[in-house]
Amino acid sequence: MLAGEPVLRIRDVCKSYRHRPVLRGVSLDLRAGQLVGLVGENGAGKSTLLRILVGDLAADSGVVERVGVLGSCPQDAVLHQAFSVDQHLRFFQAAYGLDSLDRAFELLEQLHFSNYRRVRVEALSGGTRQKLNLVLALMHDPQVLLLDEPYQGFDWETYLRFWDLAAALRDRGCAVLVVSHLAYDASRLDTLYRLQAGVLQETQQTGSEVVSV
Ligand SMILES: Nc1ncnc2c1ncn2[C@@H]1O[C@H](COP(=O)(O)OP(=O)(O)OP(=O)(O)O)[C@@H](O)[C@H]1O
Repeated sequence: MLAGEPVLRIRDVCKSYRHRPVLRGVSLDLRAGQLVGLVGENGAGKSTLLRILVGDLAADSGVVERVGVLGSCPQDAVLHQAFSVDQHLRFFQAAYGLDSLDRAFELLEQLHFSNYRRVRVEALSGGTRQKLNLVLALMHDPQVLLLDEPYQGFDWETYLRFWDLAAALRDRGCAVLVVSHLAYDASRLDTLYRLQAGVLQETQQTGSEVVSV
């Protein structure tokens, strides 16, 4: 995938729940090698938009075009309590059809939780579960990555490692969309959008500000 090539194109996406409009014409281009943030208040429609982008929910109207392999990290971890970290990796290896788990192990190292490989999910802390959730979304080297509140539960060091990882993914040519209702360290992003009243607006960035919603 060439840097700058559009990998996700969203045009005029609308969605209502029981006649109550949540998305009123959302348009966005996401390009290879771009790290984009999307903020919005609780209930603004961020998860609704992500579910439409992943293909989990149908839009009422509009167009979503995607090129390349998708990776998605949903807000609620899709983990089984009784399975260990290693068992999750092997399950997803089979689901993704991967020859090896080399990339997954590299990601475990980057997020500093290789020593939890044999631990069952039920014994992991919330932040460590979120790390596993993230590795499962990344281990097949997606070209488009959609992350819903990816750093919830992370301590400060892990939060910083997350952004290092996001920057490294961008440098590999991945298009990364990070969605949150929390403040962003906007200077880490190429572009920051705000979802408000059902439409996306680009937020002006001024250096290293932290943007809150
Ligand atoms: N299945 C559903 N049926 C009816 N209303 C829904 C449904 N799912 C979401 N909503 C409503 O749509 C609006 C947008 O919800 P959504 O979860 O997309 O917001 P969000 O921006 O992700 O919020 P949060 O930051 O709290 O996660 C909310 O008012 C929510 O109550």
